[in-house]
Amino acid sequence: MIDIPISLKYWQNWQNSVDLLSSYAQCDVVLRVINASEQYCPQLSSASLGNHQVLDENCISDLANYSHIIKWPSRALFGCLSLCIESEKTEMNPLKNSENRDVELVKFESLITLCIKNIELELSEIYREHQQKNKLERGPITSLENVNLQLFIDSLKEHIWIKDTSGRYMVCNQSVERAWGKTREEIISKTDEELFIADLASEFIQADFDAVDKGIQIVTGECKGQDEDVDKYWLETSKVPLVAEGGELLGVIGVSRNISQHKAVQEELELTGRVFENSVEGVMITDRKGEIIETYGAFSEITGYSKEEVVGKNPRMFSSGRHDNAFFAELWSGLIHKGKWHGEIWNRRKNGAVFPQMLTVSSVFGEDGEVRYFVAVFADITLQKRSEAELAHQAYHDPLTKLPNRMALISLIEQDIRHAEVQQGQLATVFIDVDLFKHINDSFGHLAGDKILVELAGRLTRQKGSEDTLARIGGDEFVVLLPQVEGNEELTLALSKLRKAFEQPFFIDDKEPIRLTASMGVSVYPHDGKDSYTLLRNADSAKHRAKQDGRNSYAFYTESLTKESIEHLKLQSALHDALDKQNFHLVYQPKLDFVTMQTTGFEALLRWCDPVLGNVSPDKFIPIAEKIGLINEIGSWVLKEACQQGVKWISQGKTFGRIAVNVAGQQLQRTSFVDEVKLVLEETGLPASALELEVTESFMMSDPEVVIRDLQRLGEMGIELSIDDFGTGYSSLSYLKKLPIHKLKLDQSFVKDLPLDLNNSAIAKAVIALGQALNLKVIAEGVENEAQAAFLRDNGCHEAQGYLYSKPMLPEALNDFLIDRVHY
Ligand SMILES: Nc1nc2c(ncn2[C@@H]2O[C@@H]3COP(=O)(O)O[C@H]4[C@@H](O)[C@H](n5cnc6c(=O)[nH]c(N)nc65)O[C@@H]4COP(=O)(O)O[C@H]3[C@H]2O)c(=O)[nH]1
Repeated sequence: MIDIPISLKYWQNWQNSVDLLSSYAQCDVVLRVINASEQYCPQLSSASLGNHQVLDENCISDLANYSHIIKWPSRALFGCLSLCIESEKTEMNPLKNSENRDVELVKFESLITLCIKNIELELSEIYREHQQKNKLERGPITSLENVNLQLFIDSLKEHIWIKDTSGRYMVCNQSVERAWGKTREEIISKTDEELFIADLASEFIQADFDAVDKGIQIVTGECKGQDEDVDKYWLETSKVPLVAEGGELLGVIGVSRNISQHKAVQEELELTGRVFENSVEGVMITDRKGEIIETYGAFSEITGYSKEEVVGKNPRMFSSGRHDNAFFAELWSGLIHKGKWHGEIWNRRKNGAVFPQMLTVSSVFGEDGEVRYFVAVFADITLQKRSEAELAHQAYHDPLTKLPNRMALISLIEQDIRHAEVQQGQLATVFIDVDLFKHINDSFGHLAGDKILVELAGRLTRQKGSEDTLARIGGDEFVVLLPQVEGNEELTLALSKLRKAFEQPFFIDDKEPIRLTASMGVSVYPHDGKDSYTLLRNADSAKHRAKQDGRNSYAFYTESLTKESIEHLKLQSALHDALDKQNFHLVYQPKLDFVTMQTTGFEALLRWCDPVLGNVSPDKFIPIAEKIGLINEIGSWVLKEACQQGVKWISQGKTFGRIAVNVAGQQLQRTSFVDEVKLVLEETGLPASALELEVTESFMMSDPEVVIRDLQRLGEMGIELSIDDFGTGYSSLSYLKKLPIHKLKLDQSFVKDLPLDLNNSAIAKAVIALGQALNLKVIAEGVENEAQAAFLRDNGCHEAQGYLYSKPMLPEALNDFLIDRVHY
């Protein structure tokens, strides 16, 4: 746009001319202006000036097709007058309707020409005024005597030339001569057609016209340099009309400069852009504040967000929440100190899915050394992670049974050893080897062998404890790792469960059932080894011993343990038979009132007399019965038996207070327990007022809320409830108050050595005081001598039970403690 302001005065003049034309021809006339300074442009006040239009620069080529073109004195286009003869006013349009239409048209044409001439004259005036003003403002032009135009342009690297209005070269500098490979004489006075091939020449000439039309400097385009001695380079040519002081065109000036470097950078940028765009990785660029400004490549594919959705936002929007502050602190520290961070990060897609990325963030620094941008390039590594996990699984698992393999087992043992070391606990490894498994493979083939191993793996998995690990470490060799073992008993129990895996026969297709047995070897940390290797080796050697002992058995690495364990096992299996074989019976121990020395009741105590093992103490077999799940069955038998005894005494006309039955924690845990007691009372006919249940303190406190609910129901039935072994657990006083109990049973360990043992005396006194405070009776168990009895009685204990009065006895031997009933 020619930057010469046109004052309002001129616009108004032109408007008048346009209006005149319009009313003469009765048609629309519009002055379209393309090339003038926007200062005072009618567009700004179009309401008052009316029919002017300022067109977009792009219309310049269209404008050239108009016949009524208006030009600046330099021949640059100013605009045109456009007429619309076909407009609404057609009826009155003399150009259309007049009989002398041709004459009218000629007249009108000359009017237009006049108008255009007038405008062009005024444009020359405007141009001159402007130049004058410019000259005044710029002051006198300096002229250097020794520096002429040729010298000046020869000193420049750019190619510089001037063509006159007929397109002949008037001036050129040395760079042009060098570049074109011609002397000045060969160039001056020549046209482009004479110097260049036709296509190139017409391109150059057209560009000259463009510069003239626009009246300003234009960039014509880029072309390859022609120097023969220089490698390929790029030139950018600018052209500007050379205008005399008066405004008339003198020619065109051309300047070409080498833009190879700029071009190379541009190409590089384009290439980078294309690489980014086609990248399978996502690219995200943020400014220094972390605001996203650009995305490329697979960004949208990976994140699910379009570029528009993220620009202007902070990358925090992708946060998965899986990383803590320390993670991001490290990322930023890497970016600030090293300019780069590379690593794995979990981010969130638009659909909410969290996924792993391999991310590289780089800082881009400006010339001032300050960070200007951050470029993040990331790849979705979900698939890679998955295959890594699969590989890791394969490396640590047996492909046939999918169980952990030797490598996994060793690392688990090491891990559990560290834990056991801290906890000062024990762990065990059980080596299981299928007896004569080779025969299966030899007789039925390896496929059948594999099938059995898979079946066995499933069975062993079902038999092992939930915290235990089963691994397959060789052909027919399995190992069970028990991470927490409290004692030999527990271990024996675990072994007998594992052996159950072999109880049922195995089937291969529909063939004959196959019976299998296994030899097992056990080693225990820390006793039999302090590392995984030693533990496994010793479990293996124990297994060999079991095999030598005739297979289908097990052995501990420490031989004494084997013996002990075998005894446990025998005890367990005998206990299973005891109920069926009627090897249990009850004995009763009287409880006496300390003041009256009258019998207040009997405690029923279970006795087990095994034909082989002899008498086994309840202290030994009750815990085992609890562990192997027999206690409920045994407890029900005791309850029924004791109630029947009570009914028998009643029917014999005896009074005995209440029969107290011990209830194990496991029994009370069953939801059906209260109903079961009710049923036994109904079936036997014992009144609830003749029954007492003793529950241990530790169980009462295990789940007080549930216990309270059940005990309440029992209490409501009329059954008395007492807390056994009181003082050995950790009773919460607040719960104790809420429990519907009637009696505290002071544990015999506190009665022992009374009154000499000061600690026990203090505890006994405290329990008695507590009972009194809570309105509960207190009974002391294990009273063996008069001194104990005197102490307890003197301190307010209500009842006593112990060898001093009677050992637990068969019912027939208790006549002395039964009172003949008058009325029950
Ligand atoms: N040293 C000494 N001991 C005395 C004295 N007076 C009584 N004893 C013993 O003290 C134990 C009291 O029973 P407990 O504390 O309920 O302790 C019982 C109870 O917890 C459990 N138990 C016995 N029978 C059953 C039963 O039928 N069911 C349940 N769940 N547990 C039972 O076995 C434990 C041991 O029972 P027992 O061997 O019969 O041992 C009985 C009894 O014989 C004495 O003056 N000196």
